[in-house]
Amino acid sequence: MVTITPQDHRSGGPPRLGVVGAAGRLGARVVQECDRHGLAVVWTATRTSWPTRQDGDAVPTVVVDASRGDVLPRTADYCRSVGAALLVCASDIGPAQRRAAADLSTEVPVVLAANLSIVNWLQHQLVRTAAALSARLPEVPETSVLERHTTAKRDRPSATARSLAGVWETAGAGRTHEIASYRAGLPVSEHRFALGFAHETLTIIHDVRDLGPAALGALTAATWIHRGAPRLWTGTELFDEILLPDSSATPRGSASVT
Ligand SMILES: NC(=O)C1=CN([C@@H]2O[C@H](COP(=O)(O)OP(=O)(O)OC[C@H]3O[C@@H](n4cnc5c(N)ncnc54)[C@H](OP(=O)(O)O)[C@@H]3O)[C@@H](O)[C@H]2O)C=CC1
Ligand SMILES: O=C(O)C1=N[C@H](C(=O)O)C[C@H](O)C1
Repeated sequence: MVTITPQDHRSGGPPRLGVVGAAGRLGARVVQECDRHGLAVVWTATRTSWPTRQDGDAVPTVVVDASRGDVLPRTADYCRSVGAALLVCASDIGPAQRRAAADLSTEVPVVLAANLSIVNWLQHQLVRTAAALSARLPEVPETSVLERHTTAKRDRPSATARSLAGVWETAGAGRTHEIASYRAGLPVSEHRFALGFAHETLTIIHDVRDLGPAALGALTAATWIHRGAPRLWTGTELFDEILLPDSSATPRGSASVT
């Protein structure tokens, strides 16, 4: 079993974190989780405060951007100026932001993480497996995604819903028929991936009630990419690397999130 706890798996000292959007729901939770795990947060940025001092231990080795998509180019410039890796949490990432992330990833590791919960990674694996097996079934299922978030969420459909549909399509199982969203109810989110057959439906549901799992996933991803080689990752690819021992030749330590 792989135990997951945020810890450094490379030489060169522990990570020093920067957090953009540190006053927001996810950003504040990431800072709190760092405190709980003894990880240093040496730099934080909010809409009204973006410190530019850059010396010694006050310089982060990895920045977690938990703000919003249109902030990403500024965060990327900051990461470039200090040589920090970047973990992007925001869900409203468009082509311009993707380009900024891709450009930066030629210099440092960059992760575009639609959903940082490890259990959501498991949901992606289940959808991928269902897609791979669907060609062997007597009928091809018609798939759909229903996602719910609180009224505070600005964008729709969620990045996770689009990513689940992407996994189905990339596996060659066809297009997802519809992605539907609604905004109501308790924190945090539900993602229902449904496979509809003629007289039955199989639904793979991920129901999340707290931002703790996402914050913990952020710490795990951040500690993993800290001082890594330049590369652009999706969150799913990074968790594949951490959790599936045979998926690549990269040596790994005990990846950690407890
Ligand atoms: N990948 C994942 O697992 C998860 C991703 N998310 C995504 O993360 C993002 C943030 O979500 P959430 O925390 O709920 O949203 P919030 O609105 O609570 O937090 C965003 C924060 O970023 C701040 N901000 C805005 N502009 C800037 C700027 N230029 N510089 C620094 N900070 C800035 C906002 O300030 P102000 O309020 O003043 O605008 C706010 O404090 C969303 O895109 C959400 O979908 C959320 C949860 C999990
Ligand atoms: O609360 C949010 O906002 C979240 N957004 C992400 C998304 O758009 O997929 C991940 C998670 O659903 C929480």
